[in-house]
Amino acid sequence: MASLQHSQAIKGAKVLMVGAGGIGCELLKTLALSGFQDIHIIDMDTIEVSNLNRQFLFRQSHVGQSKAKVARDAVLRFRPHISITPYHANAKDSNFNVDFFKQFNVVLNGLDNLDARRHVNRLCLAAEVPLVESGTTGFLGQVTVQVKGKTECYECQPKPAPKTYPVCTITSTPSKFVHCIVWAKELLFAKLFGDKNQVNDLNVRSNDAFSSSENTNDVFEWRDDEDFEHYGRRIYDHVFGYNIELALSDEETWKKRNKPRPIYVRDVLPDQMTQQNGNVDITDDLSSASAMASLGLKNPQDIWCLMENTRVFLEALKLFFTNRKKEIGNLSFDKDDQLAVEFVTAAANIRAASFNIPSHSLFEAKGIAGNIVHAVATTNAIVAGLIVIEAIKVLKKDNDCYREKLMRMTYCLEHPSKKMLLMPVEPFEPNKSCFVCSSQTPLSLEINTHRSKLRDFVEKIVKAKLGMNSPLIMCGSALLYEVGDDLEEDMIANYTANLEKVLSELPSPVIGGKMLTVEDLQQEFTCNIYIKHREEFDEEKEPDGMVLSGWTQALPEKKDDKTSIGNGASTSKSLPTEPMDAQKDIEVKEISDGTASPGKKRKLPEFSEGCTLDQSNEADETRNDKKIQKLDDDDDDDDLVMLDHWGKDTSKKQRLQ
Ligand SMILES: Nc1ncnc2c1ncn2[C@@H]1O[C@H](COP(=O)(O)OP(=O)(O)OP(=O)(O)O)[C@@H](O)[C@H]1O
Ligand SMILES: [Zn+2]
Repeated sequence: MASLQHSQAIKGAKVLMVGAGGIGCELLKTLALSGFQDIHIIDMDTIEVSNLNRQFLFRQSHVGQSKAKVARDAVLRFRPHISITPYHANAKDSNFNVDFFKQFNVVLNGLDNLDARRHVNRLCLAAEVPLVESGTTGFLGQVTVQVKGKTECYECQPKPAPKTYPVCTITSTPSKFVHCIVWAKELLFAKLFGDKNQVNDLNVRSNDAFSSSENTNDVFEWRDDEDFEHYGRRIYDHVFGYNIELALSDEETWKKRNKPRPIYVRDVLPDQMTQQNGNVDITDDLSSASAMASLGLKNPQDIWCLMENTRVFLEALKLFFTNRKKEIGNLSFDKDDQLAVEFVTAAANIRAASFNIPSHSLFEAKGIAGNIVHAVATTNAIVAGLIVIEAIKVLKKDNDCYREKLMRMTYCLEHPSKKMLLMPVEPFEPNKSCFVCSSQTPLSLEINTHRSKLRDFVEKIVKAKLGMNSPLIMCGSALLYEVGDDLEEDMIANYTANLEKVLSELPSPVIGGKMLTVEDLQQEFTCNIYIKHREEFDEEKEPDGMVLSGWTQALPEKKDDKTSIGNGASTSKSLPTEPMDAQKDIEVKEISDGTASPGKKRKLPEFSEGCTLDQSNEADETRNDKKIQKLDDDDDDDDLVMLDHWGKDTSKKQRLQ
């Protein structure tokens, strides 16, 4: 029963929840039932059909409405007198700044991606508000408390890099369906609908191939006034026909492999059908947003034949160009974008047919492309309960939970292990070399200062690696780049010009030996980067053409994968192995992360006393691995599963091979 102290802490607390998805809905209910009275929720999403059977607060009639608002309304029905404030917005929006965060006593994350988690972590550090971080993936879950200066922050420990694949496997020799999916979404989709300036391995191929066949710069360019049917067929024939023929000419490659077969539209669709593919007159919303709807294909679990895949491919491409033209050039694959999923499914299946790989349904392809492992409601409910327990501990002011070491990081296991379904351990102390919470730590960057542009540095390092949204970059006292709503036009022009300059030719040259200061004003986060000029980089191992050191992302998990194309970003902490010795210390190992801190030990909590503790770490590790692999799909030797409850597309387990 709650003590007076408990209920005072709960009643007086102002709580911010970020994310109203699987964990968030459970959390809101548990907070309300535990007596919390002032809850704010940020979620940027609207409810989709796919949320309905997993998020118990949502009903069919809510589809299309804000998750945060619907969750609020549902909970107010049984707790009408409490205050719940919903924000249908991205937590990264500039109005959610440090001052906004400062008004809360505790922040609770129910997020599903690394970017947002890093952002909230930084705001909580800057605002000095405790953060309870969480994640679930299938039956597995984890809850951690993060308090500035007392415990590690979200970025103190390395996160495993996303699973990636050798470029040549993706571009030339796919052997599994996931290779075709990665090709379809990371290369073809990105090439057709994404940023044209991005380096893309299809570039090389298309240009090489095309320069020998036609004299145009880029086969992927839509030519003015070209009919979209014609454009679609041209792309199809190029990537599934011509490029495969070109690949076949390299006989060495196919000596020990099955040869792929080139596929041209004319071999699959009779002419007349190509002309009449889809609804000629697109009027209703559904058929303009979905190639399947337009073609009358209803069941996402059906496996389409080659002709159907071809029709979906052409129709989806046409729909993008007719209905979503404005987005073209800025799109990146999103598992919740129906048309994108249809396009990627069809493209992956056609490529699979070429390489004699079995086809998959849209439902399966979406799961693979989006790294989806369906959430288990019970795990979310358990994790939500644990979040509330930790929140109450940090809120109890008189009872110094830091001094008394009451905080716990708790793992929720799939099978009771040593009679424990939940494994609580003491949180780590802050990592003194964390570049986020220990601001003194400078980073260093090896880069070719004569070749790399400021744009490369901003995209690949500042945004992708350092997770900054609104960066400001300085070299000494010279301002090189800045983002903001209130910039004068000439400043914008100046910064835009700087982006296209190589580092050594900037107004204040960035050369070896210089120190750059990079700051995100919203996150109130600054770091210094020491520049080292380096002439050459290994294209396979260092595809960015620059190497940042001193930060905490782990290496890709497999040594022999000389890889650089991934199936979506994701990172994770993963489950620990089990208690290690009778001293009640356990070692937490990262299953998929070679750079975890193996020496660190965490104390088991008091209530585990009496458990028989296993001496053998190895046996348990094997068991954990087995358990995880059991969840994996079909195949084979080089499969590797990564737990992804901290990364993008989370509340999911990665199903990567
Ligand atoms: N930057 C962000 N700002 C606000 N909300 C975010 C942000 N990033 C993610 N979210 C929200 O976090 C929630 C995560 O919930 P969850 O992992 O259950 O995903 P979901 O999309 O609800 O479920 P599923 O993918 O399983 O259908 C989502 O509702 C998502 O909209
Ligand atoms: Zn840290």
